[in-house]
Amino acid sequence: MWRDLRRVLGLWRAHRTLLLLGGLVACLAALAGVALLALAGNGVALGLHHGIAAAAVGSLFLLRPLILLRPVLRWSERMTTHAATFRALADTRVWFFRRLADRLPAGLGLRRAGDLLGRLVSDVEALDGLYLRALVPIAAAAVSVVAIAAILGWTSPALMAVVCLPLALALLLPPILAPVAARNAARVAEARGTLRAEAVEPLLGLEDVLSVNGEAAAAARLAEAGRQQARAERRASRASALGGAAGTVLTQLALLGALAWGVLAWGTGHAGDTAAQALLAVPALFLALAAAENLAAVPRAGLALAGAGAAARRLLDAADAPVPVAVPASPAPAPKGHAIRFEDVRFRWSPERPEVLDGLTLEIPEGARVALLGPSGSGKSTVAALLLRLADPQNGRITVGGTDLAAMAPEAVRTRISCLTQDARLFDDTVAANLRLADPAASDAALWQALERARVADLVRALPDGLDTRCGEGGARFSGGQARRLALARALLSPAPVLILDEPAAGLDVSAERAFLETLGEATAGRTVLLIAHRLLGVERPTRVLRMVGGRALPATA
Ligand SMILES: Nc1ncnc2c1ncn2[C@@H]1O[C@H](COP(=O)(O)OP(=O)(O)OP(=O)(O)O)[C@@H](O)[C@H]1O
Repeated sequence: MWRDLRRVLGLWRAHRTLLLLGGLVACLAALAGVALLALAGNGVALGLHHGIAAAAVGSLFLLRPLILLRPVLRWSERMTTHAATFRALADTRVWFFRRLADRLPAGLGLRRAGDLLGRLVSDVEALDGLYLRALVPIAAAAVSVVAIAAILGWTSPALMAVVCLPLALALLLPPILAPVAARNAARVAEARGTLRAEAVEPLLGLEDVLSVNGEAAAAARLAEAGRQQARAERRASRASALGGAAGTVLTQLALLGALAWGVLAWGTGHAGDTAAQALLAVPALFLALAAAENLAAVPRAGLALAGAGAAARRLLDAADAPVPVAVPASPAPAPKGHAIRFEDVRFRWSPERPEVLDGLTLEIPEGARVALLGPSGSGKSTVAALLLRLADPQNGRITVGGTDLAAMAPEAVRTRISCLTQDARLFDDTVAANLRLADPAASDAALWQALERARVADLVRALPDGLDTRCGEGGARFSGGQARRLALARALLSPAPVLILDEPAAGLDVSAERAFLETLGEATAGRTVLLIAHRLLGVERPTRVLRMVGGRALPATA
């Protein structure tokens, strides 16, 4: 847990000044509280001993500026610590997103979308506990205990020991509670992830769930996940309540210690000395009250530490997954041409999965339109995935313009090779924003040109907000054929000279499929095209037709 939390703090290095400033202001606010109650206690003791005038001249006079300063410090603490946390968490979210993007290019694999969403949102948020609810309150409490010890030690070391010993024990609660709390927090985080996955997945595939009357089963799984989460939360709050109670007992022991010390001093002191000694207990009582306020958050800090530790583990667990493709330390210079060659490529998705490509050799000259056919599962999309460098072959090599893809950065590969699939997704954003994914700097004129080439410009022109019309979740505003054309327009905006079309018209009715393929033929003229399909309709005009058989690409006539 500690190592994970140290790594998280390392991620926040860029904000260390603000984070330290927040901690410093919190400590000053805690010290102001101690000073306020020390002066108040001293004033009361002076008043009791020498009369109200002495109290007013002595301590009570100094109280006024402190009374004004304290809320200002508390306000500044809030503002600084929260600003620091929000910035640190925003960075963590982007860092985690990038790590996922590097590790999941070939899809989620065995991970669940809802669970990853949970890690990206809830677990990152839980990290705020590390700073806001653990480090800052512990630092403020520790500083105030040291100040109280210094004040009391100056007047009476015995009184200091009686008051500060329970306070020091209260400060040890976070590391004592953290290991138990860490186990509880890990269970809670796991249960929340499962609950989120059980809620998100049926909603993402709601049509399929409803079409087989699966909502009752999905709801039952959701309810069970909810029960598991409640159980984990109950266990964690029991531990939290115990920690809180232990903290309260210890701060009250400090209070009782000061009181007992005063009573004993009164009972056992000698003549004139007695009252002065006993009155020392008054500021000590006030200081114990100040400590109670500053230490109130400390038991919960142990739980916050544990919660942040569990969240950090879940984040790092996903973020440290091995990268599927190695990025070369010094990438090869950009290739001049873009002819593609597969040379005796062997590939399986993981060691335990069967081989998909078994010595594939394939050439796609510049400007060619190669159709790659084959039954389901024969490895056609795997060829596309390797070309996009979503995965690397175990044997053999793939070159573009004579340069091995393995020597190129994945982003450099994707500026040369782009892909349009049957699953090409429109995001719930404007038409323009969806298109600009392929070229963020594209002008409106370039967008319209791409839309014209994809034969969907008239449709967009007729929309109430034109390019600014929102597409809806998954492009729900458009029919399948329209969405496919918008996705084609996006692919056309990419400057990549090589375009992979992976069953781009699958799922459309026969006439829409034919019309779309005709559009594709015209729109992709001048580019090198690899068309992946189960069959040809006769409108594709390929220069070469190959068929995947046993992990190899053979001429279609063979
Ligand atoms: N991202 C992936 N992770 C793990 N295995 C995968 C992945 N993509 C494909 N596979 C596996 O590789 C094998 C070949 O699948 P692939 O999608 O390449 O075939 P295909 O010919 O394109 O099939 P279809 O025509 O049905 O799309 C299958 O066993 C599939 O389960």
